[in-house]
Order: sequence, then C-alpha cells, then structure tokens
Amino acid sequence: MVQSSVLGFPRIGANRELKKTTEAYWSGKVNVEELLKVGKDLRAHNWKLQKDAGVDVIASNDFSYYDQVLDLSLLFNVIPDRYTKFDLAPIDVLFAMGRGLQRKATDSTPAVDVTALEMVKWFDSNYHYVRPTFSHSTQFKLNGQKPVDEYLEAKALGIETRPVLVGPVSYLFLGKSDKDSLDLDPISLLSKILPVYAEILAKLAAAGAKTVQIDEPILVLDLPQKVQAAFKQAYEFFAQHAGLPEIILATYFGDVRPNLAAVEGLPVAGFHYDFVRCPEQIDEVIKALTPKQVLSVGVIDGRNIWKADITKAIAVVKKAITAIGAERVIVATSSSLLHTPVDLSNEKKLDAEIKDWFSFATQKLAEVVVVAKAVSGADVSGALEANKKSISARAASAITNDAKVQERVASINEKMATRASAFNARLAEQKKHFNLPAFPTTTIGSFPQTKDIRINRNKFTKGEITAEQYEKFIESEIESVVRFQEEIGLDVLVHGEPERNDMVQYFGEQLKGYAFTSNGWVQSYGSRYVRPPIIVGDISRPKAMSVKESVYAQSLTSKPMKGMLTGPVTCLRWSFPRNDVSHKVQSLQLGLALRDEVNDLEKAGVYVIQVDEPAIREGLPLRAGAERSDYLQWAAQSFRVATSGVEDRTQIHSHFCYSDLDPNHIKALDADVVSIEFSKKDDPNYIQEFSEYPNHIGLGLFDIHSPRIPSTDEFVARIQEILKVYPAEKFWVNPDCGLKTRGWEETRASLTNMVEAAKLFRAQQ
Ligand code: MET
Ligand SMILES: [Zn+2]
Repeated sequence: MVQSSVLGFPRIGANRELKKTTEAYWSGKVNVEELLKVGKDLRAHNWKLQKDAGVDVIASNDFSYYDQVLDLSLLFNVIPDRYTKFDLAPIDVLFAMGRGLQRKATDSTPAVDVTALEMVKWFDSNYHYVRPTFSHSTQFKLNGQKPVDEYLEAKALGIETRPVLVGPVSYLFLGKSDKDSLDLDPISLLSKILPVYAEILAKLAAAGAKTVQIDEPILVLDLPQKVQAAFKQAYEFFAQHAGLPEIILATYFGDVRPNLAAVEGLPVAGFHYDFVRCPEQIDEVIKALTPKQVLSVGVIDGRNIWKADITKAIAVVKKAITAIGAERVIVATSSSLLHTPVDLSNEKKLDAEIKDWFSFATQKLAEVVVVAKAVSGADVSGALEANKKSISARAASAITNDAKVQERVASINEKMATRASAFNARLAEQKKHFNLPAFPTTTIGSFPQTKDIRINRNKFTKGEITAEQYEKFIESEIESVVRFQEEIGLDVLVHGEPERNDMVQYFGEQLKGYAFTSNGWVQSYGSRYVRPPIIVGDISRPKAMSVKESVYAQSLTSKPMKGMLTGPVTCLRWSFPRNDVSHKVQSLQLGLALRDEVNDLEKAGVYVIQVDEPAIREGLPLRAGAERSDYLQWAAQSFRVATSGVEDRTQIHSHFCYSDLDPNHIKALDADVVSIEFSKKDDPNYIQEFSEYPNHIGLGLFDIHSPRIPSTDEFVARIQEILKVYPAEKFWVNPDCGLKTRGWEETRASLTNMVEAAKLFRAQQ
C-alpha cells in the first residue's frame, strides 16, 4: 500500500475554540489549565479525525498556541533578555514574544512592559510567523520538549505520528539579529544550533518516533551560496549522530529546482515536494534521489479550497511510482493544511452547486487517502466518478463562465490602462481644482469601528432594524466623521468607512463571481483569523458599490472628499483565488469592475479617489525572474485599468502597508498620490530609496496599531527627518494606515497633533 500523509492540520478548531480560549486566557477569564486543556482536546480531535479518515502519516507538533516558529524559539531558548526578566511562565513568555505584554505591578509581581517581536508573512501566504531574533548573547539550549510531549500524547491515544519541526537552515535564515547585535548573521549560528536540534531529535527517537518531518521551506527562495551550503553541513551533522529518527526533508510553495544541488545527495530518508505549485519539477527531483530515498508527492493543495482533480493527482503520483517504485512513494498534501478552513460541512448557507466544488482541510484528508488507495490498486471508482462529475460541472457552470467579462478582458489595451496625460500635466489641473496647501493632510480611510457600529451592523444583518434605519445610522456616522475632520483642519477628507465589515469582503459581496463562507476561518497570526471570500467565477460589477456613501459625504462639505476602494490585486490576494484561470486574468477582471466604480464616482462628483493596494507586496513571487516581472507588470496594469478612465483633474491616490515596500514596484501604478506605512522605518537607507519616487507621497507618520499618541513635537521631528531626503513639494501628511482598530480618544489626539505639525511646516513655506 502506498502511504498517505498530511503535513499538518489547522489547529484553530472547527469553531475557533483556540481563539476563544486564548483570548479568554489573555483577559484573565480562564486559567492556564483550561487553556492547556483546550489545546490538548484540539490535538486529540485532529489526530483522531485524520486517523479515522485513513491517513497513514499524521503530523504531530503541528499544533501551536501562537505560532510554530515562535514555539521553536522558546524550545531552543532564543529568547531576548527583555522577556526573561519578569519570571513569567513559559507560555506567558511565548505570548509576550508574540504580542507584547503590558501589565501593572501587583503586590507580588513587577510591572511588565515589553513590545512584541517582529512578525512577518510566511512566504507568500497570509499566515504570519514571529521572527526568531538572535543576539551575541543567545545561548541555544533545550528549554522544554514540546515536540516529544505531543508525540507521546498522540501515542497514548494509540496514534503513531510523525513530528514536524522547521529545519535549522530555514529557522536561522528566517530570523534576524536583534538591535544590540546588528553585525550578527543568523546563519553563522548554524554550528551552535545543530547540537540542540540533534538533542531534541534524539529525544524523539527515544520516545519512539521513527521518522520526523523537517521543513525547509526556504528551499523555494533565491538563496545566497552560504545558505545553500548550510544544508550539507546540517544534514550531514544529523547523519553522523547515531540514534536519530529518519528525516523527511520537506519544502513547499514553489519550485525546488534552482536549489536542488543544495539538497541532492543529502543523507536523509527522503524528500517532500509541492507538485500542486510546481508539477513540472517532477522529473528532475526524481533524478536527484539516491537509490533508497523516498519521495513524498504533494498533490492535494494545502493553500486553496478547491476540490482536487483526483484523476490528475493520480497521474502525477503514478509518474513517481513508475520511476522509483511504489514502496518509495508517499501521497501527501502539498503543504500543511494550516492555510485552509477546517470543515466544509460547517457551511450551511453556501449554494449547493458551488459547495460541491470545495474541499476544506477535513475533506482534503479523504482526498489524500483516495489518491493513495487508487495508486495502490484499490477500487475507488465510486469516489473517482463523483470527483470527475464535480470537476466537469464546475468547468461548465454558468457561474464560472461569463462570456461578456471574458470579451471585455480580451479587449483591454494600452490606452485603457494609461491616464490621458502625464503626471505633471495632471498635477497642474489638480492644483487648479483643489488648491490644496503645502503639506496637505489626509487619512487613509477608515475611522474607529466603534461598538455602536458593530451592534447596528449586526442588528441589520439579523433583520432587527430596517435597511432604512441602518442607512440613517451610517449617514449619521459619516456626518460626525466629516465634522470631526473639518474641526481639526484636515485637508482631504474621508467618509470613514463605517459601512464596511472588511475592505475586501465589502466589495466581494457586491460583485458577481464571489462566494462567502460563514465559518471558513484561517489563522492569520496568533489569535487573529481571517475568513477570505472565494472567487468562484468571472467577476463583474452589477451596480455601484460605494457611490452612495461617498456622494453623501461630499454633500456635507466643501473640502475634497476622497472615495475609497480596495484595489484589484488586494481583492485577489485576500480572497481564495480560482485555480482554473490565471491570477492575471482574475486581477484584470477585478480591475475592470473597479474601473466602472471609479468612473461612476467621478461622474457623481467625487474627484479624489483612493484605490488601496496593501497586498501588492505580498503577492510578489518568491523568486526573482520572469514570474516576478510578469506579476509586477499585470499588477500595475490591473491598477491602471481601474484608475485610468478619469479626467486629468481627478486625483488618484493609492495606499500600501504591511510590508517593506520597494518604491520601484509601485512607480508603474502612476497614482497621483501614494501613502505608505512608514512610522516604524528608521533605516536612513530605506527612507532614501523613496527620494526618487516621481509622484506625490505621504510617508505614514504614526503607527495605527498602537494607542500611543505622538506629540506635535514628535511629528515635527519625524517630518524634518524625512524632509532631509524628500522634497517639500511632494510631501503629504498622513498616518500609516486606516484607523478602524483604534479608539476615538487617541484618534482625535493623534490627528490633531499631526495637523498641528503640518501647519507649522506650512507656515515656513
Ligand atoms: C490595510 S489598508 C486599509 C485601508 C483602508 N482604506 C482603511 O483605511 O482601513
Ligand atoms: Zn493600510
């Protein structure tokens, strides 16, 4: 029998049990025992689910109370001193590193005030890991034995598991040096960390683990020579240690071939690769195996929600079997299932036709097993027939195919994606029209989403208030936000986005071609989960989506009102995309739908329009090369399709956050004004990179993730610093991002100080 294997299962629980308990623990409502019990129950439930589904190789140590990379930092004692001096319990150290900790002193405990470690996107997913942070004083040593405990916990339930750990080379490479040790290159710590890895591996072996899965996902990145060489050092080190478990070295989310030389011939039991992302790599990776090594063939998508095409998956696995024999092949998910929602059967409201196309983590278990059975010669004809039927129904469905949309995409030309005049000519028109002062002030769009807003939205969703009542409520919110902005003297106003639950979902719900889940949560970081909408078919906009609110807001003031839209790339990136049509085509369809909206806003008298693209950076393909340059091309093209149908005097803004943006990546968008998250950037070289940005720019002046209120002096100092490299003529004054997660008190104070500072500079002009 060919074995089936799952690289990891979502830990959040079918009903977000982990979030609820973790947050209750943070707020002191449940004690640590209860938290640990919920964790234990979730693990047991997930292992049993997999075992009952017939999965042969089940992962353990895929569970985490916060993040699996952070767990390793705790395990290996990679804990900056600032977290160790308060005598916290290990789990509280974990949470303090993950999310910071502020606690008043009590009779028996000191006051605590530490910020969180840096959090970064996990490759090109929307999951964030906590960055390992090393310093010269880091002393690697085993601090607990979580992987062993969880292995034994499963064993006690009668379930044999394969523990999973992020591997040493990826762990170091994904980390960074701490402020006090900037000269330290994490990869240089390899020889120090290897013995500690060996120690935990030895303990796993002693507990009975025959095989471990070691993830080295960085193998799909462009790697410096030194890092490539580190694989040999690491895995030969393990091979020289007697008594360690066998190692399956796993990588995913891309093509391993450019780094194949770095792993070819390593003394490991086998490899796992992702053939959903990159089926083309199969021949070469097979050739690179030594005679006994096994190949774990990732054919069930761990990153998306579509039912697998079982026939295709079988064909890929058979190719491997023909080349190396069934006993050396494992059928697997492409990556951990962490990135997919837990269970489709929890969806009660999905249209039955569409629901039949989906497969969430629980359903994917059955898919892996069916493929393994099929290639082992078992009769799976029933399952296979059913699968073929859904695959062809989806392909032929009127929901997926809209000839009009397809024609419109085919008719996109350069003219449609280019503003009528170049920036300087547009700027001249805009100056005449808006007559803005120097250092114009604005915000990024949302204002505090108060409890009152959430209560009213809920009442409306539940039918407890009428559409009319809800509309009145939204209008009164808009009005008070407009009055506030006038009062403190902002120059370009916004309506505050009170009507939006989420910046993608709000538009997705109004677009044709989208579907929504009620419980399809996926972990984004810590206890924050998202529920991405799903692009199921060709996208179009049946009617205006945001015009009413913007027009109402503009009617209240003589100052320019900024219309607010979410850009095509961000809509695509923060949804589950289709897998039957390219990302480029989906993005262009979204671009066209937004073009209609932008044009309608202009027609209705809204002459400043911001199209947000916070996700543009995270969509960047992991490796340099053709795929990346294509992406940058179509991402910019989609944005320009959306925004180029307007007159010169209409001012197009865009906004970017959540990442270290390269200004070169956004020049081609040709937005008149861009705002960028910037307040935490203090590297002068990075600031310098923006000095050549051709159009106008607002480098975010305060952190909207924190309730802290910067003083006017602080704003002045920051503006002065940026002015060293950035000319006053192009300078906009704004926060880092929208204010929806903030309270009114700090919003009022921070914005007042920001406007004050802008006025001081204006007076000097
Ligand atoms: C994550 S970017 C958010 C932009 C949006 N306009 C807002 O202000 O909330
Ligand atoms: Zn933002």
